[in-house]
Amino acid sequence: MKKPIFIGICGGTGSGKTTIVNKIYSEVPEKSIAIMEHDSYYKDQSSLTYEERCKTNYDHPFAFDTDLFVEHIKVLKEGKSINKPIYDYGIHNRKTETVAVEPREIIIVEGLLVFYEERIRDLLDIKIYVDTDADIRILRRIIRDINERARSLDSIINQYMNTVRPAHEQFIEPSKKYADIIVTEGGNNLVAIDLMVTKIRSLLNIEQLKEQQLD
Ligand SMILES: Nc1ncnc2c1ncn2[C@@H]1O[C@H](COP(=O)(O)OP(=O)(O)O)[C@@H](O)[C@H]1O
Ligand SMILES: O=c1ccn([C@@H]2O[C@H](COP(=O)(O)O)[C@@H](O)[C@H]2O)c(=O)[nH]1
Repeated sequence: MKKPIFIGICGGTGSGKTTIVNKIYSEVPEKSIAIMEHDSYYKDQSSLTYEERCKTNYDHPFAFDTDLFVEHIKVLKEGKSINKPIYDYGIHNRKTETVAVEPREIIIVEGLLVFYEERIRDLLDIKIYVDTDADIRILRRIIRDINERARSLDSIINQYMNTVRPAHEQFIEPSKKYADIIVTEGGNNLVAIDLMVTKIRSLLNIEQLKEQQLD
């Protein structure tokens, strides 16, 4: 297999990154694509109590084990598998289990800080920033975090004002300048998703043609 093509998808919380990645994933052959979420690499916090873990700033670069994330991306680039951690937002901690990720022709690298972190950014071939207004993002986050991440409205508002919003302004928004493409609105931007899927399919065909020529 040729070296994979790495596509970075970055954007603020609630911008629609995960939704876009899921839609792309459902439109291309399963065996051609792997997903690497930076969120899966939040640091292991097993030494802290739940109350202590609630106080962590999850929007700061320090919260992530970026060394391991970069190491795993490089392993995939070399055509080998990795064991990706599984993160549980409900308990603010990694699970003990991991999930095997096989090397694929296309690897999507998704997260809040994947353009801010130079070490990650430098590994990306295509960089897409999902740009959604802050009012829309917080509304989406409220609904999602109450329904899917076991949060109360009070905790979402406190976290947003204390850490999420400042980190967005300090780290995420300025990293937009590194994007090759800016996609508005997130998961319902069907034109943008279609363009991304078309590009990925064309990259896959090109890779297959190259391999056939080598055979
Ligand atoms: N364009 C959209 N319109 C309405 N809701 C959306 C849209 N894109 C995403 N969502 C919803 O907003 C929430 C946050 O989206 P998600 O993809 O998890 O964002 P992110 O991964 O960037 O935090 C999810 O519940 C998702 O279903
Ligand atoms: O234990 C955790 C880990 C993360 N968060 C919050 O999640 C978002 C990142 O996820 P998105 O899907 O990009 O929204 C980040 O803003 C953290 O604040 C958390 O609350 N608890």
